[in-house]
Amino acid sequence: MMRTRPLKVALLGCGVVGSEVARIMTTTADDLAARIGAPVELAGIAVRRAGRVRPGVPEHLITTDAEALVNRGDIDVVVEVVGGIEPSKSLLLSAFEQGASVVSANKALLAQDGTELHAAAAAAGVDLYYEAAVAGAIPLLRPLRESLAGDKVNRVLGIVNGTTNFILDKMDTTGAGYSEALEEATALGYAEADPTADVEGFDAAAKAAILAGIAFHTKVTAADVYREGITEVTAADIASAKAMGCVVKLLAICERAADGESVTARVHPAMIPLSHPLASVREAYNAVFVEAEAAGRLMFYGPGAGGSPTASAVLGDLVAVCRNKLAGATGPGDSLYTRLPAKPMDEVVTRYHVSLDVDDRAGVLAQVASVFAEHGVSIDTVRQQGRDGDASLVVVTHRATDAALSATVDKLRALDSVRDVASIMRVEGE
Ligand SMILES: NC(=O)c1ccc[n+]([C@@H]2O[C@H](COP(=O)([O-])OP(=O)(O)OC[C@H]3O[C@@H](n4cnc5c(N)ncnc54)[C@H](O)[C@@H]3O)[C@@H](O)[C@H]2O)c1
Ligand SMILES: N[C@@H](CCO)C(=O)O
Ligand code: NA
Repeated sequence: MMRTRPLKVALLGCGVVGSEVARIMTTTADDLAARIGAPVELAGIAVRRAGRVRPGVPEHLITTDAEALVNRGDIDVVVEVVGGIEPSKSLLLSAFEQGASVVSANKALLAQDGTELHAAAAAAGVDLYYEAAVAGAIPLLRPLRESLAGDKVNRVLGIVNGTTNFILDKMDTTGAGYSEALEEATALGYAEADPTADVEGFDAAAKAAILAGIAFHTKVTAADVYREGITEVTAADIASAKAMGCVVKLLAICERAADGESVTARVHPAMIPLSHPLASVREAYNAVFVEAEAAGRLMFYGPGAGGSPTASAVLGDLVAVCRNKLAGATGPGDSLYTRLPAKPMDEVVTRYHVSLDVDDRAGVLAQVASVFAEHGVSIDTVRQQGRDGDASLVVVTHRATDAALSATVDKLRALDSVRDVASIMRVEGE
């Protein structure tokens, strides 16, 4: 039977995502009510600046006082699509104190203070859902937390930032420049308010922390995630990847150590073979592989950014927390029972593509090869191209630890015959 008293929703933020949430809530109100078992009413929309034209957004609901909206006493659910740490964190804590459940798209906040926020939600007996925070529209956190709750996840690997995938894809396929591609991604609503979060890998690192925490049932924060962005990726790297039958992607990789005693989470550009399914992930699409002991390899794919895809995930969470409210229940919260520590990057083992500018003379190749050998880093292939007076040397290694590779590169830099270490990139997915 349908409850007639509506569930009241406070929407915090009405930008790229918030305006789409408001639009879908308004245009699909009857369907949402039928699915939930009660009408949902948009009770207020908090923004930073009033007076802007927001097509399709009811003007009378707009306020610049988010705190007053959250604390007005009759809010059942707070939807936070503001972003950033403050005032979002304080607003969420106020929502819990008021007995409201929260739906958020804020990966930066969840990756930094997720444990504290989950504890506050649990103490208040309400929900904290954030499917939109990782991989936009793709159902990923709920499958990990609920569908795979009976399995053991060992690895999560994927493309989780739409903006950087869009930029790398444009650079690779159309030869577009970096700035031009970034401008286009921003205009399409994919980039964060400050796109540094995207291009320097902070956004993907926050998502990796959230994924690792849920996948391995342990606390992982953004500070535990090794992070490199795409700002140092050059056209030469992309060309070198092509020559090897590879493509450059920004990857998030979360792994349980072979001994099961620790986890690692890292975000960095990597070369992956064209035959790998992630190589064909184009534009702002995201794709994530989850490797679980019983299930095997699962792949989640879809739009990872943009107003309407992200709003889809927010609305899905809104329906879920409303249903829980009506049932007088809460969904699954944080699960941190394994308490596995996050291991530093030094111990991660992978393959490397090292590009060097060297003197073009007898003995240099042998000298370079011996530095790799000294550090126990085995070479897979070497490609050399002579130029006027110097040569470009591209070395691809077998699997080695990050520590061994770093020591190798330090020693190479000190050689007179090595003029420059032009780039170092990991090779994944083989
Ligand atoms: N855009 C995407 O593709 C996407 C995808 C997934 C998740 N997200 C996340 O969703 C959130 C919102 O992203 P967006 O792209 O819509 O950002 P946006 O910058 O377009 O919108 C932010 C909104 O928050 C409002 N705001 C800012 N400070 C405020 C304050 N103090 N009080 C009230 N309102 C305030 C702004 O007025 C604006 O309406 C972020 O956490 C982002 O990481 C975005
Ligand atoms: N800026 C983010 C939004 C989606 O979380 C991205 O480009 O993936
Ligand atoms: Na998602």
